[in-house]
Amino acid sequence: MIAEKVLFLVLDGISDRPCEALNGRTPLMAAWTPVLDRLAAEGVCGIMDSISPGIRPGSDTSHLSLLGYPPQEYYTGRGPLEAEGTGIHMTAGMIGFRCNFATVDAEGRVTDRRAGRISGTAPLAEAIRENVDLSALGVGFRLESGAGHRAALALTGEGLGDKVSSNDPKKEGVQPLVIRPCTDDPADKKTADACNEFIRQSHKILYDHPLNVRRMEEGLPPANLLLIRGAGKMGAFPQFSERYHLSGSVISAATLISGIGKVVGLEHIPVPGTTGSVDSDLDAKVKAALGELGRKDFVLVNIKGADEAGHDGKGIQKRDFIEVIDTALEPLLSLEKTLIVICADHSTPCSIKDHSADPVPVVIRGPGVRTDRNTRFDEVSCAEGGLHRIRGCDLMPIVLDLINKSHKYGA
Ligand SMILES: O=C(O)[C@@H](CO)OP(=O)(O)O
Ligand SMILES: [Mg+2]
Repeated sequence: MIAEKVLFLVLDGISDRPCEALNGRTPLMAAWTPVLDRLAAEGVCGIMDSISPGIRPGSDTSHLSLLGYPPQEYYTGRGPLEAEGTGIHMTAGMIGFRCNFATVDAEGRVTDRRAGRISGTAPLAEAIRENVDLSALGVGFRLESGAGHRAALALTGEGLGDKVSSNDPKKEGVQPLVIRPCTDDPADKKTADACNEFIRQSHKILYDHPLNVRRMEEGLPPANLLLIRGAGKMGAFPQFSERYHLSGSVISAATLISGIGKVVGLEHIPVPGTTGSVDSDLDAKVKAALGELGRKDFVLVNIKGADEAGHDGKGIQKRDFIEVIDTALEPLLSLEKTLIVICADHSTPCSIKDHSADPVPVVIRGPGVRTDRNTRFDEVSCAEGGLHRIRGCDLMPIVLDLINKSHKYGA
């Protein structure tokens, strides 16, 4: 039997390093994961460098690589991808940015890059849209909230450049940076000026916003500043259907991933109750994925919560969420004609609270797959598997071969 469909499940940042809180095991090793382990036992396993050994991937570059769009060729910045995911359609000349709703203290120092992992920021984005005015600079803008503390900004107007820095200091306890043009091109200066003005005006609006006043009364960090990064124009992406002759959908609460899916031509399927966090309704997500497999050839699903736990340095929370994921994946065991690919996009070790270049585990299970002797889905066990060590860009060719859609190289 040959698989007809592909379920491509990315467990965002699930891979880790040994955690002190878990007696030197990784969260995946420490978690009780009978479903993932059974899939590993029934499939072929390996470890994978999303981009290449030693390169620390962002979720943007890693997902592009996994989908067979080498970031070295296709990546034009995180901003435009994140913007598409929030529903901002990036047309020529627009400059996209990823934003964080963040907290600064009375001295202007960043005290939380994620404003206490705030959610429900739509009213804040709306207040900014209504009150910020960049017309004196000849610039318009669009701003949309994403999952959690995330949002996307797009600047519109004539003569805007995308070679600008970020105000995100990437750490706490210091002042946000001033956004600067990275070249002498007046277009980049225009963008940098518009960004700094946008940040200044939006800070005032956020500072007094009732939602933030209420948060402070409740002892929660207010979302009183926007950190913006990842400037870029939209690149050109060959469509998935042309590249692979597969129809596809993307299911992800994280707007970066739905944005990447959209730009390569996957249909975004929103699922109520999914949050991109550890409180997401994973049963609903799995149900939606199974529904999409009835309509489409390829379904990309991203589950984000383990990455957040890694960024927060919470090993025990990460282990516990992995067990929640495992339970939710139970319906996958009865899929027969579907090739199931499960991997991470990168490691997010709790010990460094950021992405690392450590390779991630990968399993491919489905009809026709030659299995190996590995029976556990974790970073160390999968290294013993039959796929050995592959790169993210190897994954789609392997998938296409297994579903009999790859072309012979040679005559
Ligand atoms: O969006 C996220 O989850 C992370 C990493 O991609 O970004 P940040 O560190 O700004 O929260
Ligand atoms: Mg990621």
